[in-house]
Amino acid sequence: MARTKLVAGNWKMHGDSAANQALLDGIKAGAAASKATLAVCVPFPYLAQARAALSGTTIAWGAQDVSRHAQGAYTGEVGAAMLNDFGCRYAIVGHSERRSYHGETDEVVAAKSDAAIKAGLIPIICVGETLAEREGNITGQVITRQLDAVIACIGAAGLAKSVVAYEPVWAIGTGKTASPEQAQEVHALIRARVAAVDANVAAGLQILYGGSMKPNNAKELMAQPDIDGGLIGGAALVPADFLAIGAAA
Ligand SMILES: O=C[C@H](O)COP(=O)(O)O
Repeated sequence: MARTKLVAGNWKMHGDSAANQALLDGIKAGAAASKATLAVCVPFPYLAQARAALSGTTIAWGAQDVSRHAQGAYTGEVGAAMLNDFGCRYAIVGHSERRSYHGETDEVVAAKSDAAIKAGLIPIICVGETLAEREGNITGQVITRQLDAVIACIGAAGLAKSVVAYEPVWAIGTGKTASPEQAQEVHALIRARVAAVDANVAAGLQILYGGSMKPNNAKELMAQPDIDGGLIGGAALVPADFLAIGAAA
């Protein structure tokens, strides 16, 4: 099954109204040259700004997190239906910064994925190992554990409506990128694990790489057979860099 490429920017906790507008305008101006679908995942307060800027374009927008709860007395949480209300197509779930700074377990990540799908959003489900885990030769075990929790919750039917992102924690914001071979090895493992549940879903699943993807390494990474795009942090804040990654897909 032919898979299309997706290049999604994760702005993390950066920006303000003026800077965002310049960024959105810059991305819009060059989006036609992108070979990948482009998306930006912005901080919650700027979803309306993203919607206003990107409606009617080919660029999608989304959030960086979502509550596992549908609605109710959950102060500070933002529900999937609310994201839908703002036109989001995507919600990142289980980013390693959420897992490590906010104690999100594999089960919470799975429940958030489920909540997103139930509201019609596409979760970008992040998995990845720490440096200690890689050096301890348990990368495969960690990725499998993270993925299996999601599979147990949403099943193949849910994965058919999801995107997975492999983000080695040691490569995030460090300038150290997984080599194309290292990344491909884990992407192939993810696809094989999903294939054990449903081969068709696995064949169609978009698996993004994230972790210091930049214009100078994007092409080689995305040329790997199981790498279907990127989840971009730092380079997503510079229109020329983000667009160059989209053009390299
Ligand atoms: O979600 C994006 C990743 O954490 C990658 O961030 P980075 O490109 O700054 O390394």
